[in-house]
This record gives sequence, C-alpha cells and structure tokens, in this order.
Amino acid sequence: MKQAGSILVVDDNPDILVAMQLLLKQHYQTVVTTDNPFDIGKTLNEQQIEVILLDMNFNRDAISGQEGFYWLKKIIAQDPSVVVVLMTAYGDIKLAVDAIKAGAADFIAKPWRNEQLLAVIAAAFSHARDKQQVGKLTRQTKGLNQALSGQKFDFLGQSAAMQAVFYTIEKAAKTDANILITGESGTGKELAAHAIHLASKRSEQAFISLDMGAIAASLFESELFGHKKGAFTDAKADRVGRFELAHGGSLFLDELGNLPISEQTTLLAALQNRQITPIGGIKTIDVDIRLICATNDDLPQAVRDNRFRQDLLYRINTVEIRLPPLRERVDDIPLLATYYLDHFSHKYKRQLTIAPEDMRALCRYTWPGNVRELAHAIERAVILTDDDVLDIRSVVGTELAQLNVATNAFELGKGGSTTHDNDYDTFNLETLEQRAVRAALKHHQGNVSQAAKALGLTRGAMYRRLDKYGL
Ligand SMILES: Nc1ncnc2c1ncn2[C@@H]1O[C@H](COP(=O)(O)OP(=O)(O)OP(=O)(O)O)[C@@H](O)[C@H]1O
Repeated sequence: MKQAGSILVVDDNPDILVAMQLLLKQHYQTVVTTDNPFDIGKTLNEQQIEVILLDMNFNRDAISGQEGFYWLKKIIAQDPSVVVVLMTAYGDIKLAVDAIKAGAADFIAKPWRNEQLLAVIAAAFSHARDKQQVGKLTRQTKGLNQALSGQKFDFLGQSAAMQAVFYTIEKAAKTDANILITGESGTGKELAAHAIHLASKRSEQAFISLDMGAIAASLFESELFGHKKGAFTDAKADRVGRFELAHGGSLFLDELGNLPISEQTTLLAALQNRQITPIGGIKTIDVDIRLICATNDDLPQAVRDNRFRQDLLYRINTVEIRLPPLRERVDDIPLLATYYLDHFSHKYKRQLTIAPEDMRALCRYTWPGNVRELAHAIERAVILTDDDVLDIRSVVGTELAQLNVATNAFELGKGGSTTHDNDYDTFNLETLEQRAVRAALKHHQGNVSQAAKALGLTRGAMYRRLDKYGL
C-alpha cells in the first residue's frame, strides 16, 4: 500500500534511477529522481522533500565519496529537516561511519536488496517525521517562551550582594559552563536562570525548564529523554523529551536536590555523554544544551549524607551562583516593594503610595518566603487597602498572625515598628520555618494551598516542606 511521503533519489546512473523509481513508486506517493546533484537545491525549494537517497560518487571512477559529503553538507545547510541516506558501490565501514558523523541518517551499499533498502527508507521517513516534530515543538516553545517572558518580572537588586550576582551572571552566561543556582525558596532562582539564558548566545533558542521535584519517578526518563510509541503501556504516541527540546538552547533543572540517587545516575550519564536515547528507541541522539540547575538544598551536605552523588555535583556546579535571602539584602526591599506596588497598582487599577514608616517596617521584617512573600504581601495589601496609602498593617499583621512566631516582634502601626531580638527563643531558621508551616496550616484549617499561599510558597515547595518536617 502506498504511504504519504516524498523522496528524492540522486544518482548519475540512469539504470539505478529507473530501478529506484519502479520500486519506490509502489510504496511512496512522491518519488523524484535526478542524475544531476546541482538540481537538489532547486528541488528542495520547489517541493517538500522528506528523504533524499544520495549517491556518494558522481564520477564513474571516483571512490572517495567526497562529492557525496559535499552535497550532504549543502542539503543539511539548506534544510536541516531533510533526512539523507547515502549510497555507494564502494561501501566500507569507515565511509559509513564518516557519513553518519557528517549528518547522514544511514548508509546503504549497492547493489542493494529491495527489502533492506525499503527498511532503511522506512526508518529514514520515521526519523524525518521526528525531526519535523522537534522543529515544530521547538518553534512552539520559542513562541511560548517569548509569550511568557513578556509576563516575567524584572530581575531587580541594588544591594552589593545582588550586584555581585548580576556580575557573575553576565560573565558566566557568555560561556557554555554549567551553572548551579542556590538559595532559599523565593529568592529568584528561576528568574536568575532566565537571566542567564537571555544573556547567553543561546537566547534565541529554547529555554526549557523542568521541576525535578514534581515528576513522578516512573515518568522521569520519559520526561527527560522522550519515548517511542508503544515503548510502554501508556506510550500512545512518540514523545520528545526535555533534553531534545532544549537542543541548541538552555535546559533548566529546578529543585535538583530532590532527585533520588538512581535518577541522579541516569541524569549524570546523559550529561557526561551529551547523548540520549528515547525509551524504546534504538538510536542515540546528540544534544547540545547549556545546563542550568537550581536547588534550595545544601548539596555538599547532601553529598555527605549520601543523598546526592558527588560526581553529579561536580558536573553541574562549574559556576555556582548563590542568591542571598532577602533579610541579607535589606537595601533591596524598598526597590522591590516599590516595583511590586507599581505592578499591582497597575494590575488592580489603583493609585497607591506607601508611607515611609511602613517601608521601614517592611525592611525590618525577616521575609522567610523572600521576594515571593514580599510580592504576595504587596499584592494582598493593594487588594485590601481602601484609601490611597497602602495599608501595610493589614499585610505585616496578617503575616505575623500566620507565622505565629515572635508575636510581639513588630509593634504594628503607622508610628513605626520595632523588632526585639529577645522575642525569639531560637534563631534556627529551620525551626522557625517548621513553626511557620505548622502555624499557617493551623490557621488555614489544614488547607495546603491556602497555607502555601500565605507562606509565599508554591504548592510544590509546600509539599516538600510537609514531607521534610513529617507533617
Ligand atoms: N530579584 C528579584 N526581582 C524581582 N522579582 C523577584 C526577584 N527575585 C524573586 N522575585 C519574584 O519572586 C517570586 C519567586 O521567584 P522565583 O520563582 O524565581 O524563586 P525561586 O528561588 O526559584 O523559588 P523556589 O525555590 O520556591 O522555586 C517570583 O514572582 C519572582 O518574580
């Protein structure tokens, strides 16, 4: 039965062209032949060709295959989605290997056996469709990235600590070095990853991100490397993995500290070889990616606890960027508060200002949820304020009620607020965080989403904390 598909056969031997035409016509809708390789460019411009069967030698006495390589390069440059299969009467293994290295999908020796030729061509068509799908998805992702980057917040900071971060990002982004971003939840690790991508030479290509904490173990490999239809029960169609989608661009692996050891081993192998094989696939695929990872875990400690592979840590942290918590860069609070006040005033069509003493109160607060918490607090205040001056008491007051820590840490009110160190029975952040999580859950009667929102955490980050503290 004839299948959809268009193939171009290029060979200077007319007998071969006739034989190919007769054979392939029975199987594929469009079969075009030419004895002149100079026609290839024009044919590709005029009609959609998916597979090219290309002779390696166009001069009867030539055996080097150099002409084939020359035309192969030209084809790939003109249309990288076309799949090329090379043919030669002088096949040897070295030539075949060189052909594949140069970008050919496969290689067949003349004289051929029909079944073998048809099998090679069928595989070439399947490869061509995969390439078309990847091209389509990459274009879609690019569009999506652009749409999303329109909504992204600016990555701001005027403190010395953030200026140092921006400097490192600028320097490291220009190289292809693997970058590890560390920092507490809400410090801007994802924004930093975007900033690195945008400052890199890959900025026009895809930025693909994956939250490692959110993928089920059973889907890990499929998510990263893709799968072929039928590879397992639920594999109803081919799926392109994140590595392949990120080809040419940047791959951002978030929450890396949550990865189980067995999956770390799989990831390490892919990173070392820069090659992946989709589940159920037979061919390895080269991937050219810039890797950016992020974690709020202490990975060297995780290595000591045997929770994280040391060789994986060395592989991903060529450059490490630590995002300081907001309480260590109080200078940034007015800048960020004003930025988010403008943003949410605009969003909710309000015209609001903030009183200087309230700004000072914001600067004294410790912001355990960092910038995310600050942005949420401002948004809430914009919504709750009735007059023209932001009612920050409702925000900081709510924050304290929910945190249930150091109830008297702030004297609320427009007259200013004061923090008393003595109000803390401990400064251990983990203990404070655990209390805050418990208090928020209690306050919201066990509603995880609301408690997460109040803490300025994503649901994923909240669940990880529930897990961590055994709640
Ligand atoms: N420097 C900054 N300037 C402006 N907004 C920021 C900054 N840092 C963080 N934000 C805002 O705070 C929120 C959280 O940032 P982001 O998601 O990048 O943090 P994260 O460190 O990746 O958090 P998590 O570890 O919980 O995933 C976002 O809304 C982001 O826009």
